[in-house]
Amino acid sequence: GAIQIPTVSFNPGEFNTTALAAFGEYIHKVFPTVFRTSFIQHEVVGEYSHLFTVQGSDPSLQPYMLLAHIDVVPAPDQGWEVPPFSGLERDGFIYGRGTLDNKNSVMAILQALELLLIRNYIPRRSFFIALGHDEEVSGAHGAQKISALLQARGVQLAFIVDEGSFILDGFIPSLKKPFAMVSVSEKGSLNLMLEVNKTPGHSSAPPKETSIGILAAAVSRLEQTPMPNMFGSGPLKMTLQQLANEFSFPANVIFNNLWLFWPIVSRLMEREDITNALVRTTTAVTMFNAGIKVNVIPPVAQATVNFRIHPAQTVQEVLKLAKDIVVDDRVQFHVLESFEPLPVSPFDDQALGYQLIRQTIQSVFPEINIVAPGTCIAQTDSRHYTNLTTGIYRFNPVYLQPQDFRSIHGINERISVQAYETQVKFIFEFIQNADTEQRPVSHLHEL
Ligand SMILES: CC/C=C\C/C=C\C/C=C\C/C=C\C/C=C\C/C=C\CCC(=O)N[C@@H](Cc1ccccc1)C(=O)O
Ligand SMILES: [Zn+2]
Ligand SMILES: [Zn+2]
Repeated sequence: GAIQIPTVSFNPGEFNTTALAAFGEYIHKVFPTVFRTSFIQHEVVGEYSHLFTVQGSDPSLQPYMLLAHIDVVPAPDQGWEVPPFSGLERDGFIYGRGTLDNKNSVMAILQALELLLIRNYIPRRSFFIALGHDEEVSGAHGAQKISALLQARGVQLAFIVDEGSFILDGFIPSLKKPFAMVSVSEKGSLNLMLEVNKTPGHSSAPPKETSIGILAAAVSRLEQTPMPNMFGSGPLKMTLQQLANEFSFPANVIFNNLWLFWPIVSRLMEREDITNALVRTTTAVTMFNAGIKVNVIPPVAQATVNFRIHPAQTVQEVLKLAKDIVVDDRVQFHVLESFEPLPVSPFDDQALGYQLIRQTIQSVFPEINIVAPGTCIAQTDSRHYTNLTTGIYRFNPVYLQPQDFRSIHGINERISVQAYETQVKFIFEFIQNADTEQRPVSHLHEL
């Protein structure tokens, strides 16, 4: 039902408002207990986002927050085996836009809460559920407003759990088993518009270089000159050390001795697009506009470059690096939008949010014996909540293979019915685990 409502975000401020309103009505209809429970307050923020405040019975416990978003990216029918807004089930899979990003989380959170309430469960620790409606176009109207509202109320959170990572299966060829990656940081971004202006004229007597040629050369230099490899800074080294014994020979020896082999490993990481995204600021030329007519020398050429900034770099550093690569003063640089990478959230034995996620993974996925900290290569709504907590964890309790990763924002996005049920189970247990006395937990791989 949730997949059938096309809550598409097109551009900042440009949403399917009819669908967003219908989605609000839909969750009222399918989760009646959540909406009529006296200790749960429901508020609509920024017209279409939802904030639930679940008042726990023990006010001495610091609250936490579960995040998800109800909007999705557009999905033209072309290439889909099943229409993207049909929500049809085929061979045990629910197909459709949002099944992995991120209506699975929206529905699993509410469904787990509904089930707990039906069983008369009363949480001890208060928690919030924030469902943004414009995550796919920056979160300015949803997450940012909820964050400001909670800050004005003086709320400070123990931690936040959002989308942004999975149980990864098959992303590293020599890794024998899947592992759970909990992202404790998130890359930043810089959207840079490069512009070249030239005097227009008749194409029969062209200048040696047109605005298009100059800009194309600049963009090509950016593509051909990757930003520096930052392997060794950030949580990646820790991720690989935790995974070391899971690799087959000789990779296990290499990953167990990063002090010696780091130059090889840092090069290895560059080979695949996804692992390359973990070791450096990436450069993606995403838009190129120029030319007005076949026989007119183009007056202006513009290109937009989307950099995803490694947690060990800043927006200013990347801007300077980009200018140093282009080295052409005919090219103007305009910063359209930027966001610094997020700090690394604690993931030690005392980090409540991280330990609760780890504990719940061990219980719901007993076959997973590695839970490792990682970096989210995309951006999430959680970036708007750094004012409320230092503990931000991005984890979807769902198995993800490389072809599933490509389906996110792509075609044939799907989730198995069993995976969705397991996600509900995970949140059902997580909420209860957050209410129990926390003792330091032993690490499974050390047992
Ligand atoms: C050692 C580790 C080895 C292997 C693992 C490597 C990588 C991880 C593999 C898979 C990726 C796992 C997680 C997911 C990444 C993305 C999906 C989750 C969230 C996507 C959120 C998103 O798309 N956000 C937008 C937000 C945005 C919208 C508009 C303007 C700016 C930002 C985005 O980032 O574009
Ligand atoms: Zn998402
Ligand atoms: Zn998305």
